[in-house]
Amino acid sequence: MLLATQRVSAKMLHGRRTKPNTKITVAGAGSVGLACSAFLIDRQLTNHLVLMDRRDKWLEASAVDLQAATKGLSGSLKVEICSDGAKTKNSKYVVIAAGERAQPGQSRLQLAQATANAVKQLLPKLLHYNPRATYVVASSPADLMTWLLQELSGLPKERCISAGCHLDSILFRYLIAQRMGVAASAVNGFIIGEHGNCCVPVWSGVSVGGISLQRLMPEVGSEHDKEQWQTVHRQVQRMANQVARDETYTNWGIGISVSDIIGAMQQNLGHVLSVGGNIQGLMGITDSVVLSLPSVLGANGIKQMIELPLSELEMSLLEQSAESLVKTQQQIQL
Ligand SMILES: NC(=O)c1ccc[n+]([C@@H]2O[C@H](COP(=O)([O-])OP(=O)(O)OC[C@H]3O[C@@H](n4cnc5c(N)ncnc54)[C@H](O)[C@@H]3O)[C@@H](O)[C@H]2O)c1
Repeated sequence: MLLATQRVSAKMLHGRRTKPNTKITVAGAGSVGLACSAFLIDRQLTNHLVLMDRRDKWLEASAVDLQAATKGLSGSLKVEICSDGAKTKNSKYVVIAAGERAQPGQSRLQLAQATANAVKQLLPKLLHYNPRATYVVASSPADLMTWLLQELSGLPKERCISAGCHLDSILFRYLIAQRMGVAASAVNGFIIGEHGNCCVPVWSGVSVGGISLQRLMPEVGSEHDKEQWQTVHRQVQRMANQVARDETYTNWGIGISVSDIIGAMQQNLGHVLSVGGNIQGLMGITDSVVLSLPSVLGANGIKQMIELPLSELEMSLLEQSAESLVKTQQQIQL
């Protein structure tokens, strides 16, 4: 009897009934790659994790550390490492987290080019061993890197996913909830567009406890808004920009975000998250560009990106998001 109770408790603790038989590769085992790995393991989303990086000694130590940290979890976990991609073969999901940290005085474009070079080096090996995987990109700028992945690989767009604005949307809902004095779960709403400066808060779609915020406060988020709700948007932008600041880094938020996305795909229940996919042909955008929209996630990636009925201002901000990304795409050397 006691044993049965213990088993139930263990299942409840980890929020799952069965252990997935899912091989996941994390390419780029720096602070972001390891944070993603830690959450994937802790949430029991994988039983076979492969870390891929160019730093051999670092990889070995990280794998030993992760394996040791999981000894208390039920079930078995296999952690492997490689630099040539061979051990990644037939992964269900591949997380791309390789990149360069911002150097003092480096422009956003220079940083984007440095990350693009890292992604370009990794891709042939990853694609050779994982042509059927679904790729989730964390490397910054994630939307641009996802576009690059799709351009260079020819993979179907539904299997090239940017971590995009999921984390921004979580923070958006949390900040609104704080101001309203309710739980974050009572708030529905999304940040869309580019993860970064050009992210777009969809005030017209925010609801709290089922009531449209704009119905309660018609000027919410606009420049005439006396309550200054735009500060919520600025706080979300500031968080996204932490990544690019000299000599600092963030990793836990993106780690949670990537594991949410993979967890949603694995559950295959139709979860809707604001992730980035190629939105050419949607929302009146004609360019090939990766931006976030609320998206229905299935086991193999994005099943549908939801076209939102935006206000005029929100639509023009989304167009600015697309223009800014297309401009950077044209400057990146493929
Ligand atoms: N999307 C987000 O919200 C978000 C948040 C934080 C960081 N990031 C981005 O994630 C990326 C990683 O950041 P980090 O803090 O983990 O950096 P880091 O320097 O700690 O780790 C980067 C890792 O990538 C590896 N790498 C680089 N080029 C490689 C190559 N060609 N082949 C194999 N491995 C290679 C490095 O060896 C290193 O281990 C950066 O682009 C960063 O800007 C994104």
